[in-house]
Amino acid sequence: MRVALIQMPVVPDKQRNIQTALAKIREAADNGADFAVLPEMFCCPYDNSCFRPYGEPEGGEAQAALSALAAERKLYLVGGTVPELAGDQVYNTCYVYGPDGRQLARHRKAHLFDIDVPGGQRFRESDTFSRGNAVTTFETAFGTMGLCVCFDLRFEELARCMCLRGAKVIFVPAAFNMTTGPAHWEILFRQRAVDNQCFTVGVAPARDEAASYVSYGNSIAVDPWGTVLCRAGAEETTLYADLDLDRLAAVRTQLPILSGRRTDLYEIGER
Ligand SMILES: O=C(O)CCC(=O)C(=O)O
Repeated sequence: MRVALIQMPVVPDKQRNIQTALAKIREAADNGADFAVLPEMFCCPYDNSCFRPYGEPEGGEAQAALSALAAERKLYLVGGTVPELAGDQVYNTCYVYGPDGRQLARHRKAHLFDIDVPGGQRFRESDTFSRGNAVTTFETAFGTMGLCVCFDLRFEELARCMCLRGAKVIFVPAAFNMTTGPAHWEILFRQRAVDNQCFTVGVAPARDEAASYVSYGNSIAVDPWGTVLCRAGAEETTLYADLDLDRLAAVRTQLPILSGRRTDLYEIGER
């Protein structure tokens, strides 16, 4: 299963971003990708002042363009995220399309990114966004896949829920920053992969030092053993990861973690 990780630049012009994404997805299809993955907020600057004006309702122009291209090039498309306008609410939403262009999944970011690191990154997504309320998995010809958005990956229970539903790969459109990226990005992708003995794939925008929020970049794919299969730097690039899905069963047999859980001893939930 070949996955294209499209680490694209995001500029203030929404149309230009959509055209960039389409061109890079076409190139990925030409290079044999079964899945193409875009970054979080691929057509909108990551800034609270932009989310509503760049937003669109379900089926909006960015989504229509992605769905049509998935059908034209017959690949799975994990369409980064867009600000989704739904009544008065705005969500940070990822749509996934199948090779016939049909929408296979919609994940509204469930954990909002509200952080304040003194001397480092501050951001309050909850100033604009509402939270999604679902664990998201979807079915493909390659099996069940999992989906979450950026900060969601920090919550191990969410990844565990996806994998207990059978997710082989967790796709994560994301945009870490220059405070938490160097500290936690790779660890989190490796940690979730090792915990759940699954693949993890994270795709971020290319770094723009002039942006109000500076993306760490470093798009990454990790296998169920925790090995980094590929990792970008800050630059605009498309990486290709060839995922050998048989590795899941092999690693799970060699190291019986999921099957060895003592669910009789622990219970997840508030006391
Ligand atoms: O978890 C982090 O450190 C970064 C998260 C983030 O940038 C986001 O959720 O958009």
